Amino acid sequence: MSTLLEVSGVSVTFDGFRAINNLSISIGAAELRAVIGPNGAGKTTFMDIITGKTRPDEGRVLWGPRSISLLDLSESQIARQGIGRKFQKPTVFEAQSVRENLAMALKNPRGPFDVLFYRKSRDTAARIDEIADEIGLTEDLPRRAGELSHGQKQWLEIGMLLAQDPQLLLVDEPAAGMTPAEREHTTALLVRAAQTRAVVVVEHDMEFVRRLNCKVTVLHEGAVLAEGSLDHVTKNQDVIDVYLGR
Ligand SMILES: Nc1ncnc2c1ncn2[C@@H]1O[C@H](COP(=O)(O)OP(=O)(O)OP(=O)(O)O)[C@@H](O)[C@H]1O
Repeated sequence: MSTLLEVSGVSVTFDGFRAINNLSISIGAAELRAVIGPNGAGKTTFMDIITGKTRPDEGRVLWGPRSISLLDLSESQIARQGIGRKFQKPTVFEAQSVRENLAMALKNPRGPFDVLFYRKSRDTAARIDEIADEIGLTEDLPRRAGELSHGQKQWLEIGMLLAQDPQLLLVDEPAAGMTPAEREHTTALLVRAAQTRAVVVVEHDMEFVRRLNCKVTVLHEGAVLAEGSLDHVTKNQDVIDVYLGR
């Protein structure tokens, strides 16, 4: 699998505290990866480094086939490279319909090439239908986003990110606050999305991670403690000790 993102030897210090400590993680071009770890392990900071919100003191963050350094780019330039981020709390336009939300996301081209090849409105309508189908909200297209359930709002927001056609989607705790049925739908959605792009999911819920059935990276004290299948990492004695607080 070709590498899309290469984080190597990255460290971040906040007021003398080393939140990220010589961290190296590599993500493939069409890969689903779960990142787990106890509170304060550095999961959010890891995502902040990729999106340019936090700048590391050392290390490299290389992106794409030409190994562009993301550390030289601004947050908006990084977003335009095709990196989308879904925060925990859904932020959809509640007063607008699901269709309007998706249309707005499609109208917001992320790069110069999107402007050059700007799609006609007929194509936009077809694309909205495609995304609605992908996120399971076809029936809900005319509804106001504010009327959706918590889970549906999360899917809509994922759909709005997919509308930007990201190559890497970072998703923070997608299962939080969802019903079991909503979790199942979310699993399917993320697995499908990762067939054509990289998806990195930060998640606390082990059952959810198990269903994602993907490679897992365990972070602890800002570094990788273990990596592999969920079964592999949960058998690792260091991981057991960290989770049991020994
Ligand atoms: N801006 C900041 N200033 C000072 N310390 C920070 C800052 N951001 C994060 N930290 C510290 O860095 C460490 C890593 O934090 P981070 O939020 O990345 O962990 P996390 O794995 O996402 O935790 P959680 O699961 O609780 O969200 C923590 O000890 C946190 O207190």
